[in-house]
Amino acid sequence: MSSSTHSKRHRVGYALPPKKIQAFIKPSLIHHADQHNIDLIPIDPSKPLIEQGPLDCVIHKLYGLDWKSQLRHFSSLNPDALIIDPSDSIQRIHDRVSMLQVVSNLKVSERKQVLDVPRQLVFSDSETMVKNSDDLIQKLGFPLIAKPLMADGSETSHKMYLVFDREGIDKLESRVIIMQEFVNHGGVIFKVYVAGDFVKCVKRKSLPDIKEEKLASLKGLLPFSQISNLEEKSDCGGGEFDRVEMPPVDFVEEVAMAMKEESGISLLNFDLIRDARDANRYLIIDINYFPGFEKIPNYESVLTDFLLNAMEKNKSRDVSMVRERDDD
Ligand SMILES: O=P(O)(O)O[C@@H]1[C@@H](OP(=O)(O)O)[C@H](OP(=O)(O)O)[C@H](O)[C@H](OP(=O)(O)O)[C@H]1OP(=O)(O)O
Ligand SMILES: Nc1ncnc2c1ncn2[C@@H]1O[C@H](COP(=O)(O)OP(=O)(O)O)[C@@H](O)[C@H]1O
Ligand SMILES: [Mg+2]
Ligand SMILES: [Mg+2]
Repeated sequence: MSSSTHSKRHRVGYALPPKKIQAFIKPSLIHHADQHNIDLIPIDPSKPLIEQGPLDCVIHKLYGLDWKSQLRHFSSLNPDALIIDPSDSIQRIHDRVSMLQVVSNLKVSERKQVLDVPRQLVFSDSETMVKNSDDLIQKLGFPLIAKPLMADGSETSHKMYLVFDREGIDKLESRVIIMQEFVNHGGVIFKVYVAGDFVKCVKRKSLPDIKEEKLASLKGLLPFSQISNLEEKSDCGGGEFDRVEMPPVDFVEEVAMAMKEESGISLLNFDLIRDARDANRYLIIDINYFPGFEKIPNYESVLTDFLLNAMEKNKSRDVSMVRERDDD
């Protein structure tokens, strides 16, 4: 990185919900960023963004048409400012159908590990789902996971159900319209955090496997929410969780870079599971925009380096665009 990048102060505005500011904009982050010539500046979303500059970069996790048009207006007046990340790209991973299409489009080299997505069906409403339940059961079987379409951070976007039988389908509330096959994966998910070129994979508790013998005794529905954020249980003292092998680093890194490329998003994490029946088969079940990076050790320097690199790249892109125009 050129020394000029470090000598100039960078103004990075952040537009985040209060809860996220509390968790993410910690004094330690403000301090570390400051030491590396970054001023982190709060953006007030109730005031026009164009009046809150000048800004070299905006990081954001706010949604809605008003915020989108604020960003568009700001960008048109400040074409050199970097917006992390583009609203249209975020929108694509907010819908659990287009989210998995991103995964299906990933280009990963031929290798021992195979990347897949769970089979899923989407219905316009619960009435249509019930009407088509024979087809649904025939295609996906039980157990099923019922998810809401939107993964946009709204209150209900994490509220899901395990569905064990036809009665369960009949009882579902109408907001959950995605039906996904439940893939046994040993009760562990791998969360892969990506911030630009930084990749970190961690283990988290997940839903336990549901063996066929057990399924017969399970009836109806079981609601659940944000399983991987629950306190780690003692796992019967056996340390089984700790012994679960991590996926190969080169595989994870390749998938992460492909994900960044395909989604057009530089701040994300995704949930990876390993098929309990095939140790080389991995499935991505979820992609999250700008997740809780503060859970990563040393996140202050990870995010500061990310911002410096992103602004440096953005600056050289501007220079090469000027050169292209000059050449015309
Ligand atoms: O708050 P946290 O640390 O639990 O982070 C949430 C993420 O947890 P993770 O980092 O993956 O463990 C969480 O990931 P999951 O969907 O739980 O896999 C979401 O990204 C959540 O954002 P939103 O509610 O969907 O807008 C994230 O919430 P926000 O931090 O954006 O409020
Ligand atoms: N197809 C699946 N098979 C098995 N478990 C799943 C599947 N989809 C989700 N899960 C479990 O449910 C949890 C929540 O689902 P996820 O799609 O990640 O939603 P959220 O956006 O609320 O994190 C996952 O962390 C995992 O434990
Ligand atoms: Mg998840
Ligand atoms: Mg999610």
